Amino acid sequence: MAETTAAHILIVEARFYDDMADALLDGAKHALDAAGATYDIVTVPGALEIPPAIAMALDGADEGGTEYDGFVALGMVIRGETYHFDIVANESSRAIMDLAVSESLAIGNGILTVENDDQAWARARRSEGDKGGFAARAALTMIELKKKLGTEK
Ligand SMILES: Nc1c(NC[C@H](O)[C@H](O)[C@H](O)CO)[nH]c(=O)[nH]c1=O
Ligand SMILES: CC(=O)[C@@H](O)COP(=O)(O)O
Repeated sequence: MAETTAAHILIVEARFYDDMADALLDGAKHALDAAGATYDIVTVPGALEIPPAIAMALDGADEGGTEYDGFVALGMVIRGETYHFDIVANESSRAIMDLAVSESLAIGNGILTVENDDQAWARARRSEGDKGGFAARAALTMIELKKKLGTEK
């Protein structure tokens, strides 16, 4: 029986809120460790920088750099006083979706878009919403689906 190789994942985390980023990363790492996946972690300033970081990783792979089976995007976007929330929330998610579809990428999107800190913490902590873990498991699921669909060509 062919041995399946462990998935190799790139976690791209936005550390706009350090403490919440820690919680999301804890959940994602816990899920990936439980699945036996390996991963690298890169950090960007905010959610808007996550899609370009994934694109840079793809370019790096094309140039002989690390090939990733999938990606986990982690971030927290909390509404403030201005329209900027909508830009950050909508553009980061749209760019991730565009990358996933155009490049057939397995991306788990753990960029939370919330109204306030209470909503943020209720979803970031592994002991509560565990959205970091959910995003990691979503990436792993899509990696397996890609393999399945790829072998069934
Ligand atoms: N307000 C939040 C941001 N804003 C920063 C942007 O994501 C970006 O880093 C900046 O516009 C420079 O290009 N980012 C978050 O991740 N979360 C926020 O609540
Ligand atoms: C999501 C954001 O960009 C937000 O943190 C910005 O806050 P504000 O709209 O009050 O400048």
